[in-house]
Amino acid sequence: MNTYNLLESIKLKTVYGELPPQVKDIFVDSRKVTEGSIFVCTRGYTVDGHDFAGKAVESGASLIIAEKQLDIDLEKAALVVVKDSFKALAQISNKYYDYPSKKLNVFGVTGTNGKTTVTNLIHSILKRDHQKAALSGTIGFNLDGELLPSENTTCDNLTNQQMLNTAVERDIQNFILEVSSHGLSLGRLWGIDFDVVAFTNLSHDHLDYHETMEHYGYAKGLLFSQLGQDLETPKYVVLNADEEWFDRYHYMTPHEVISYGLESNADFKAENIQYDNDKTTFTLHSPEGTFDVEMKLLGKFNVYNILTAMACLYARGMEVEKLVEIISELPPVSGRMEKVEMDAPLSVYIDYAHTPDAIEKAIESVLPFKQNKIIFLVGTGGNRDKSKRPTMAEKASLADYVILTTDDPRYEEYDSILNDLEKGMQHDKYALIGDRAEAVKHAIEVSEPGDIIIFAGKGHEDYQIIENTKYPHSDKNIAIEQSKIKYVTAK
Ligand SMILES: CC(=O)N[C@H]1[C@@H](OP(=O)(O)OP(=O)(O)OC[C@H]2O[C@@H](n3ccc(=O)[nH]c3=O)[C@H](O)[C@@H]2O)O[C@H](CO)[C@@H](O)[C@@H]1O[C@H](C)C(=O)N[C@@H](C)C(=O)N[C@H](CCC(=O)O)C(=O)O
Ligand SMILES: Nc1ncnc2c1ncn2[C@@H]1O[C@H](COP(=O)(O)OP(=O)(O)OP(=O)(O)O)[C@@H](O)[C@H]1O
Repeated sequence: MNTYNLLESIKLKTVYGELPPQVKDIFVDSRKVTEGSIFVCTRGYTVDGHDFAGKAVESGASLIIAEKQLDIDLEKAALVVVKDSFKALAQISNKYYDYPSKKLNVFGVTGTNGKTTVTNLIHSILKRDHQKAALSGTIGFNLDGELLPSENTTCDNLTNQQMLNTAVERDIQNFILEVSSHGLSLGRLWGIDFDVVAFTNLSHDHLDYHETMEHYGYAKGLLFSQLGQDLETPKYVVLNADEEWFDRYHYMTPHEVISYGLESNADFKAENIQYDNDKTTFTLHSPEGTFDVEMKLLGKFNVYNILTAMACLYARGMEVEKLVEIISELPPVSGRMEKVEMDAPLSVYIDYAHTPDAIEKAIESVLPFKQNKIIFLVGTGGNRDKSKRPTMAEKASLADYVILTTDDPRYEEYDSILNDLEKGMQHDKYALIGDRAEAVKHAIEVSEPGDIIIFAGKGHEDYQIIENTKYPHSDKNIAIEQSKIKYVTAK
């Protein structure tokens, strides 16, 4: 691409050396740089990309974009100094790929809990409606069937543009993004032209980063305000009418709001909800009439999630009747109150709850069909938001027996994590077991026929991060093996 065109929109810049007339690619990681490309230096949390400019030039970069003058070989590469390299990156990556989001139906879903579930639901419904769709989020990328891993829920700006561009090239018309508050506040979504954005809920999480709930709520609100002022193309905002932030988000955007809820008046409202151990049914009041809905997803929180997904797809023109028909066939989302099939007289679920609110919702979702004990295992990550730990255990105390453990301990000692959790316990029927595999085995060991066990916090993940290494780990496999020892061999 022509370098002058690419840099045209960045007004305040100082050029050192001679700009190459053309550039072939853009990188933010010096280890990936190829011949004739641009390397953009960005400041990280662990290292500073500016320190790798020299390496990028050695690997063939012909243009370096940075926030300060650097000691590089100007015979080999030009240097462009800008005020803010993250903004420059957003400008050039959008332009380089010719603004791919403008050519797609782009959905964005934010909120503390439910993002993965809602985005996966939208994706699965579109697929069952024979539409091509791509998905990006905690579980990675799904480019209409091709699965690629991702480090983040919302990945960096350049990767987002590359993925959106791949969707355009492959004629995948729909792109659904899980939007994290980190992603919003770090500008990872700058330039993405969303068509439908949705909010699930807001509760305690990530306060190590946002510090207060007020800051956290406003970071989420960026998704709605960044929908823009251009009313020529219709865009829609899907909001939870039962949430405190409803009014504030409503006024952050001039675009039409479609609401959903269980308690407040809403465009999509569920009533008469019946909970079962393998299905949920309810009456749906919608802008297109009243329908009986049956779904394989469990719990009240999944009623909220399904309403969110329905409202998003209704906004893009799908008929409610069709949505209801498709929803009755959908399997649960991987690792979100996913029932584990095992040869034991237990109801076992794998869940991803790792916030106080999600823990409460996960336990509440099995109360309607509880016969015997509820055993709840939960862990939390090391070196991350510590303030939520006691409240996590407080909510877990809703269960009859609680096992407090770790999920990704990283560099933190087991005892440090467990001590923080333990402070919130409301009764004395619990165990503290730092080693997660042992904790899972213990849950099966203490179980009795008729019990419900929820393994929370790891969901779909098949690893544990200890220090900075990922080790294979599966709650599901350990539970199945242990239940064979306890129940099958004992028969
Ligand atoms: C704190 C944080 O957000 N860190 C993100 C950040 O990593 P970092 O700041 O450590 O980056 P770095 O390693 O210091 O590198 C800085 C720059 O130098 C470059 N570099 C580095 C080394 C080298 O040899 N050459 C080189 O060019 C890097 O490519 C980068 O451009 O940039 C990386 C690449 O985009 C992210 O993967 C990484 O997310 C880490 C994994 C993370 O855990 N982030 C969490 C806090 C996060 O963002 N979570 C949210 C929400 C999750 C939720 O809702 O539960 C998410 O969206 O994932
Ligand atoms: N609408 C909801 N309200 C409250 N809790 C929910 C909701 N949806 C899901 N949960 C709970 O939160 C857990 C995580 O769900 P999900 O992965 O969909 O959320 P997420 O927002 O993507 O989380 P993360 O960003 O951490 O991946 C679920 O396993 C469930 O326990």
